[in-house]
Amino acid sequence: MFFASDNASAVPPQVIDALARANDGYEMPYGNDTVMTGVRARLREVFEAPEAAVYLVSTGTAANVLSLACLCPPWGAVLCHDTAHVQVDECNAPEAFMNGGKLLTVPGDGGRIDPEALKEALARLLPAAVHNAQPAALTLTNTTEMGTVYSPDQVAQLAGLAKGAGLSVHMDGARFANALVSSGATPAEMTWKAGVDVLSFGGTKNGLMGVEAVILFDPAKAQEFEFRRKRGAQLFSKHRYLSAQMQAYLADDLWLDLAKRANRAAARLADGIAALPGGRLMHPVEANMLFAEFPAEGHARATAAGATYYNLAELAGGSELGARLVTSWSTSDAEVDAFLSHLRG
Ligand SMILES: Cc1ncc(COP(=O)(O)O)c(C=O)c1O
Ligand SMILES: C[C@H](O)[C@H](N)C(=O)O
Repeated sequence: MFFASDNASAVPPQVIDALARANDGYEMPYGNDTVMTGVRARLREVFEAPEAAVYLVSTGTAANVLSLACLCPPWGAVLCHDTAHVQVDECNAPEAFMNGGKLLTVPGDGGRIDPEALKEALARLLPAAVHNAQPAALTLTNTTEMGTVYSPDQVAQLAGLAKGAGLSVHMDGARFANALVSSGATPAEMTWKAGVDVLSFGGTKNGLMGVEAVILFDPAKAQEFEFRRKRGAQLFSKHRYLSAQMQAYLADDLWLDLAKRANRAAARLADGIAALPGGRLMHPVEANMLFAEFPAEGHARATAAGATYYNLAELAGGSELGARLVTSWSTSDAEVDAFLSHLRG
């Protein structure tokens, strides 16, 4: 019963097998491997973006901070949600990689930026005098840190406001696959067709061993990204092992199947908690992450039985009755049902 994070899951066997197959002979280093050529072509096909620049890095934080550094100068500002990972969980790495660029938070329910709040923030910040931080980009997380999902229309509404004010748009897609299968949209509809300029395309939370892609739909910043990736110590010499994982991830839509499994497990868990006496879902469950409250006795029984998850009192100074529960591609029905049985007592 492991619900602390999808970061904790094992790697799907298809990916391990792909690594073993890639582990043969010689391949040019530093992203010049033949496998990467195929990965780039595949991601351009998946996103219907034949000109996009595509790069692999090893963490979601790296994907985010290198992307934001390309979009925001040292005198700039990036607008993000109050709970955004770049704001809360990256130890000021965004500001460091932007060489002084700052994050400005915008509120909204359920982890999603509220359009009216964004309008107010832009009206307050623009036009920026020479004395002010210069708003340069908006970053949206999809799936959000609260487990909700922006629809393409919601992305387009926020991106339209940002673009109208001259800002670029980044999407933290550490859990992009989960958002996509939840929405039923196409990858292009969820990104560049809705105004997203750069996507952190997650693989790690959805099963990979530490591989994320950065997709620059307008390749104008490609060379800058390459320099920033090298300076950020994210250009892998034995790059073929990142490429092989991403290639397997994209083959036969494995990435979508893994996300569907995680989301189905979360829905099962959510239905069970909602039916509990004293059970409450704190946000809509739209992907593979739940924030829920249930009676203290349930917490005690589940924890005693070995369940692993974040109590909100630990995570965000919230209620001890609260929990963050994250499912992954490997979460089984039996695991969910066992957890629910302990909550029921
Ligand atoms: C929404 C979101 N973005 C980015 C990250 C950063 O990923 P990493 O921990 O691989 O740096 C995480 C981590 O889980 C995340 O939840
Ligand atoms: C919170 C932690 O940083 C990680 N992003 C996770 O979602 O588990």
